[in-house]
Amino acid sequence: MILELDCGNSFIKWRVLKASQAGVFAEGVVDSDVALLGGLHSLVGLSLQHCRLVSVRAQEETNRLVGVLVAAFGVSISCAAPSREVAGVRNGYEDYARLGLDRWLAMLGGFQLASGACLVLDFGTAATADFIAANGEHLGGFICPGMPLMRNQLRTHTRKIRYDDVAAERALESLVPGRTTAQAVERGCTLMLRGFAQSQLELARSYWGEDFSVFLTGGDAGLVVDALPGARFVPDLVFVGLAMACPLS
Ligand SMILES: Nc1ncnc2c1ncn2[C@@H]1O[C@H](COP(=O)(O)OP(=O)(O)O)[C@@H](O)[C@H]1O
Ligand SMILES: CC(C)(COP(=O)(O)O)[C@@H](O)C(=O)NCCC(=O)O
Ligand SMILES: [K+]
Repeated sequence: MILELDCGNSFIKWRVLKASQAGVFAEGVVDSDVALLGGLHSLVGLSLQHCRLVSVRAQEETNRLVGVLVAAFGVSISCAAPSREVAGVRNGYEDYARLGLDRWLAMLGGFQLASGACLVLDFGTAATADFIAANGEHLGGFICPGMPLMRNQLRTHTRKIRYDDVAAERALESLVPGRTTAQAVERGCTLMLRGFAQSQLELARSYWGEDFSVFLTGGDAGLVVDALPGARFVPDLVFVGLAMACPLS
C-alpha cells in the first residue's frame, strides 16, 4: 500500500492506495501530525510499503512529520522537490525553487489531464491560479488570500465581526445580500473568490480563446464551482501530480 500526503498550510490531506494504479483504501483530512497518526493507526488491514509526500510547510516541520512516519511505519518516504521541468511542464518562476510545490504538482496533474493549455485554480488557505500553455510552458500565476485567511483577517482586525462555525455554514445557503454579519462576511468572501476565479478565466480566454481546460481543486473549490461552468472539479489534482513527480522505483 502507498501512503500519499499533501501537507498544506491548514490541513494534511492523506490517502492510502492499495497499490500504484489501484483504488483508494482509505483517505482523510486532518489538522495535525497526531491526528494523522491516529487516523492511520485506526485502519484495519493497513500495510504500507511506500509513502510520498508534498509539503508547503517549513522544512523542520516537514522533517518532523517524515521522522514520525518512518518511526511508526518503517516506510521509505519520497518527498516532492522543486524542478525546472517534469512531464513536459516547464516551471515559469524566475527562481523555480520558489514556486509552491502544491501549485507545481497541481499543474503537472492538470497538464496531463488536459493534454493542452490549462488554467489551474486551487482554493486552500491561499487561492492560487496558474497558467500552462499548450507547449507546457508555465506562464506564471497569482496568489491571494483564500477563504480561511479572508475570514480571519476580518475577525482579527475588527471589533464586531464575530460568529460561530454553524452560522458560517448556514450563511452559504444562498448568495443574496446578507442580513446578518455571518451572511454578509461569508457571502462577501465567497464572491471575492468567485471574482478572482472569473478574472483568471477572462485572462485565459485572452491568451487561448476557448481552447483550454480549467481545473478546480482545494478544500474550498466547492464555493466557486457553480460560477465556472465547464471547469473540471478535481479534488485530488495535487495527488495526480504527486504520483508523476514521485514515481515508485
Ligand atoms: N473535508 C474538509 N476538511 C477540511 N477542510 C475542508 C474540507 N472541506 C472544505 N474544507 C475547507 O477547505 C479549506 C482548506 O483547504 P485546503 O485545500 O485543505 O487548504 P491547505 O492546502 O492550505 O491546507 C478550509 O477553508 C476548510 O474549511
Ligand atoms: C501559495 C501557497 C501559500 C498556497 O498554499 P496553500 O493554500 O495550498 O496552503 C503555497 O503554494 C506557497 O507557499 N507557495 C510559495 C510561494 C509561491 O508559490 O510563490
Ligand atoms: K494546498
